Amino acid sequence: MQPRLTQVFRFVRCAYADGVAELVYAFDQGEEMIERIRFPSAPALPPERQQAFDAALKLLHLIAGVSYYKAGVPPQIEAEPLDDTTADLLDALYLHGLAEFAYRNGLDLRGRIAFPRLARSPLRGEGSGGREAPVLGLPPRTLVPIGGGKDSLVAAEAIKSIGGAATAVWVGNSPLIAACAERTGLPTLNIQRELSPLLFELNRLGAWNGHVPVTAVNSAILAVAAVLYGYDSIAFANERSASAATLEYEGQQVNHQWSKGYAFEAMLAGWLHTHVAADLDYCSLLRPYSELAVTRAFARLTPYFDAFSSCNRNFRILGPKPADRWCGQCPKCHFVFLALAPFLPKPRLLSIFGRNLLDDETQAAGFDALLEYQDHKPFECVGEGAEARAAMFALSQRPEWQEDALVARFAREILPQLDPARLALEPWLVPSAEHHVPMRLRPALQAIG
Ligand SMILES: CC(=O)N[C@H]1[C@@H](OP(=O)(O)OP(=O)(O)OC[C@H]2O[C@@H](n3ccc(=O)[nH]c3=O)[C@H](O)[C@@H]2O)O[C@H](CO)[C@@H](O)[C@@H]1O[C@H](C)C(=O)N[C@@H](C)C(=O)N[C@@H](CCC(=O)O)C(=O)O
Ligand SMILES: Nc1ncnc2c1ncn2[C@@H]1O[C@H](COP(=O)(O)OP(=O)(O)OP(=O)(O)O)[C@@H](O)[C@H]1O
Repeated sequence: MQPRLTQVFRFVRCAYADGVAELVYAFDQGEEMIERIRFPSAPALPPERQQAFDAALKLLHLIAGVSYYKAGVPPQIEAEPLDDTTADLLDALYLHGLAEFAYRNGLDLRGRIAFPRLARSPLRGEGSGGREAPVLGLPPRTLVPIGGGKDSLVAAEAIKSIGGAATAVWVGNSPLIAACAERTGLPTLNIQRELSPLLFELNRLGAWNGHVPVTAVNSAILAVAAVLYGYDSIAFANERSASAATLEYEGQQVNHQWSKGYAFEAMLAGWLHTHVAADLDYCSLLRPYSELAVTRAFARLTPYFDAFSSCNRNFRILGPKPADRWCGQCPKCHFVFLALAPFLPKPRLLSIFGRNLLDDETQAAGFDALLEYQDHKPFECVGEGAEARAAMFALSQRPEWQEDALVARFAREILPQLDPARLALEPWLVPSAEHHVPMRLRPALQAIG
């Protein structure tokens, strides 16, 4: 089958039994693509949580479909009709979460993505789905997703600092993430995710391919887990900077990190309250903080220095992984090196990376993109151009860094073109007030800022 020529993407069915969720999709009348999510040692579901579980599972089916839909982007989506709130969430996720995919493939998805909606009744308004879901009495404990990098470890330590009951949870089988989760000292939960092998076959046959909003998929998996195992909160570690677009193209913002951003967080948090449980909170504990505020907090967490990595090449399902924890070549390695540098003694930083990326002229283009100098911000989870410039400026003022090739080049070639009033580090360290952190977890914010 040539997925690019298909007409309909179908949400065929989803089911759950014995700790395994099966999510089934198809193009036209083609072969079924089945994704499986395995929840280890799954307890029997208390009957009073069944409805909430079914709603969360249905959302997972709809959200995880994005990996398969993108292979063909056919003109029609076939699914059970959705209330407006759910359809709005899905339309936004597929449009903005696939914006990078569309941009890089020269596609325009505006006007193409339309999830089917329930007919509206003007009298009862059942198309809106706006009622509050019941309170389930979920136990006061938090799922803390771990991604192997610095951000989630800052969040985990913040929750530990207030003695909050929490479990370090991760999706997939990365040994690096497992090692970080173990090191938190929290109880751990590892959920397995198997994409349909047919997707990889379609990729080989020339399907459309590109970035997907994977944080939304992980979030939906954890919403199911929260209801199944009994947790009243899911605390991601998505920083404020994640809401900033990577670039703007023909009037549309393209943000590599869209499902890590505040707009998605607000939509999903609200949806869970209205459709799953009024006492299930979804938030990001790092939302008030810039990347630089997070790296400053992480610089205090020395026990993780020999275990963590932000280099996404470690987290491929299929492709080759780097020999070292840090490939030293990708935008994540560049950014994390630069953003940690103002807050760590230089020898400490070099021992984490095993090399000095800022004294390597061959890496100039990579750092230029971070600074948004003659290029746009890379399609990766990196901070804003202005905060990268603030970090580089801080280094250019420090004797131990200013001789290094790329810091000296910055001072010589780029700095004279910048507004000196906008280069201070300190404003980036001030938390903003915008977040969804529930009252019970708010004291944890003190440990970060
Ligand atoms: C690890 C990684 O960065 N992978 C991206 C890469 O994939 P690649 O082809 O090199 O290898 P695999 O990861 O093994 O994937 C194989 C194919 O599988 C499909 N696929 C994978 C996961 C999934 O959830 N859905 C899928 O459809 C896809 O066809 C793969 O080719 O390049 C891909 C194409 O650009 C990216 O889609 C892969 O990204 C992963 C989904 C991934 O986990 N990426 C995170 C590290 C990531 O980008 N996180 C963002 C969060 C952004 C958000 O809004 O959620 C971030 O940290 O900024
Ligand atoms: N495999 C995974 N399972 C569960 N949650 C994940 C997984 N990968 C990433 N996440 C979560 O998604 C969010 C964004 O991931 P991100 O990669 O930015 O964080 P990180 O790995 O903690 O830090 P870094 O920015 O240094 O890579 C974090 O809350 C992270 O815990």
